[in-house]
Amino acid sequence: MLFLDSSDPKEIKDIFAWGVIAGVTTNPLILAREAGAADLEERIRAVVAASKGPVSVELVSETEGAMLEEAHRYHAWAPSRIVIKVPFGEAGLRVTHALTTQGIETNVTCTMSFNQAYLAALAGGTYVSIFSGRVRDMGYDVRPVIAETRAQLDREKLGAKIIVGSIRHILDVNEALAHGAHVVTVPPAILRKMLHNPKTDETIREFNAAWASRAK
Ligand SMILES: O=C[C@H](O)COP(=O)(O)O
Repeated sequence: MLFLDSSDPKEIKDIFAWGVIAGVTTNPLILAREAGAADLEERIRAVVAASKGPVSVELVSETEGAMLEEAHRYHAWAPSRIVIKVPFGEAGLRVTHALTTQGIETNVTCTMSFNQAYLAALAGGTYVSIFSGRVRDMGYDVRPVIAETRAQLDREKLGAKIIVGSIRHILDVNEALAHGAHVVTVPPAILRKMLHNPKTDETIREFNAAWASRAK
């Protein structure tokens, strides 16, 4: 399954019309780049209106109380759609556990290892985000991280779904899915690259040219 890693309502609306995307993920870096000084609530409401399915909005507070207050504020903007993206850590696990008990969906984010992803799933995370590109930036292979996490979720029948993010190349998508990701969240530019294959373009041109020049 694919989500779109974007906070650009126009891009989101355009790509959702392809019928291939099941949700949206944002993070503070994406929002700072794409929305800048725009009002966060207005922007997230526009993202919700432009899409279908879960929309992840990430917490920027760093203490448990402030994180919970921030989470409730975001959740109220669209209770049936907004998933609270919780940065991994001790406070993050407490917040995830508390929100889960309150029936609020979470996406525990910034996990780079099996151990972290497993703890996030045990805490009750609805989703656990593993960062493909950033794990590779450290010189590690992300494929066993995804595969071992998926195997453990299945063995213990934990409800968490793995989202693989930090996608930098088309091949990251193939590998994440092949190693057990439930969802890959793809930036619009990479998704557009997935459309193209020169042999496809050549074949369509050949077919259309044959049809146009057929004997009449
Ligand atoms: O929030 C999740 C993003 O997919 C992270 O992507 P990035 O490593 O390219 O910033």
